[in-house]
Amino acid sequence: MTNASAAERRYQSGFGNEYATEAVPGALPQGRNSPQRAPFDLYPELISGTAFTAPRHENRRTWVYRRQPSVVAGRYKPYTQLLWKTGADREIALPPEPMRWGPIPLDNADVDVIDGMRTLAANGDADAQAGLAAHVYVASKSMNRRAFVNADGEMLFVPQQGRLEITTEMGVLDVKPGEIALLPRGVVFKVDLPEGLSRGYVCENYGAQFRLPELGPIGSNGLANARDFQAPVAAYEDATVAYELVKKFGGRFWSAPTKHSPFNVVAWHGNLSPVKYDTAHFMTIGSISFDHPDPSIFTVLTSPSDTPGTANCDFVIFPPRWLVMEDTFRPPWYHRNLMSEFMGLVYGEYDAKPGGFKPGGASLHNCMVPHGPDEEAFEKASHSDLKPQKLDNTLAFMFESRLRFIPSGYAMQSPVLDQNYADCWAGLTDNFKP
Ligand SMILES: O=C(O)Cc1cc(O)ccc1O
Ligand SMILES: [Fe+2]
Repeated sequence: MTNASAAERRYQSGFGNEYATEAVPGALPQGRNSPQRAPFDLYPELISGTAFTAPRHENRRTWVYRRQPSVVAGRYKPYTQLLWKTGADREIALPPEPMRWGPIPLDNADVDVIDGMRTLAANGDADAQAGLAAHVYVASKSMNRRAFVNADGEMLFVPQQGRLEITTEMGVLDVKPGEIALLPRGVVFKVDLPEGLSRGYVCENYGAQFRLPELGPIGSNGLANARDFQAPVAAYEDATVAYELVKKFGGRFWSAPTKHSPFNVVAWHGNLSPVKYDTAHFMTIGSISFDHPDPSIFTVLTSPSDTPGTANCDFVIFPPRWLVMEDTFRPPWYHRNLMSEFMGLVYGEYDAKPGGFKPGGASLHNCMVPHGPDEEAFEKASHSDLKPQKLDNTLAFMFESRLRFIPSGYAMQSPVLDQNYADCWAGLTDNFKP
């Protein structure tokens, strides 16, 4: 049931709606969630992504109707994944400086996405349900008969190279670079790689679930529109296929054998679902007069903290767009912020660092660490003719957090850590001419 090609794949439209889907007509109970005997003798199972008593507008749960309940599995044994870290590592002495990494090398990729995940930076604490980790995966193998479930957070995939075929309990998502996929905490999935060697970024969010940002004076349309998110339709496999189920739970990894496929959901309804989104559908807003606006106008999804307006994580993109501002230094200004910024580049060039920031690389500008355009960007933007200019063929993004990101040991020791990053600003001389 899951072997449709990417072009044939069907989806349901919307973000956080009450989706309803059945792979076999009549499999969804009507008028109640848990009848004495469900249609076709399926097992009803509830997956709640928020506390039962979360406010209605935040409450997320889904009913799945499956061939066997999830509790039917083998015993878990410890599993080794040494490069996937959880929460802030207090042992790392983090210099209060800008940091940058070249493209994460595509070697040691003879693994699947789970074994190929490596943490670049993390903050907060999964048990405190606060913070996030920024990972990069480098992999060339499909997971095939391995499935994964993360109890520590939801996972936002930002593929940079190679398509992903993500099979989940709720159905299948095909995701290509330029698109993103958001997989809820606790929902079982596997990632197959139809194009082989692949690389991408992942935000593992331990905090409140990502949602669409408020639009304020922008109004009722714009930025990421809810209808452009796509949830899967129900799809189930042959029940007799054995799987290895790998689980991340409190920062540790575990593995259990299962005699049946975890992808055995014949029908489901509810508002907790994996979704994908094509960033080409982002309705980008910018200044049509003067000045460089705050990048919050590029927020696709936000995970709020308990301080209003001060996110646990904002997922922000820098998509292709027009620059038309008059008498304005058009790239980002020089700045230092309360919020900490982890950036990645899916393709093209980023206007503040035209040569220096490479697709598949990363940068980190933590709380109150000064940064801004490099010398090349400053020179160009200070002297260029300010005709309307299209920034095309570019997609950078930012995981922005109220909590400081601590790079992992892997990232601190990586040969692609740029030891000379600060040199890109060294030529910004004193030009004061009173
Ligand atoms: O530092 C960066 O490149 C990200 C960023 C972009 C922008 O347009 C304004 C502020 C900001 O932090
Ligand atoms: Fe910044």
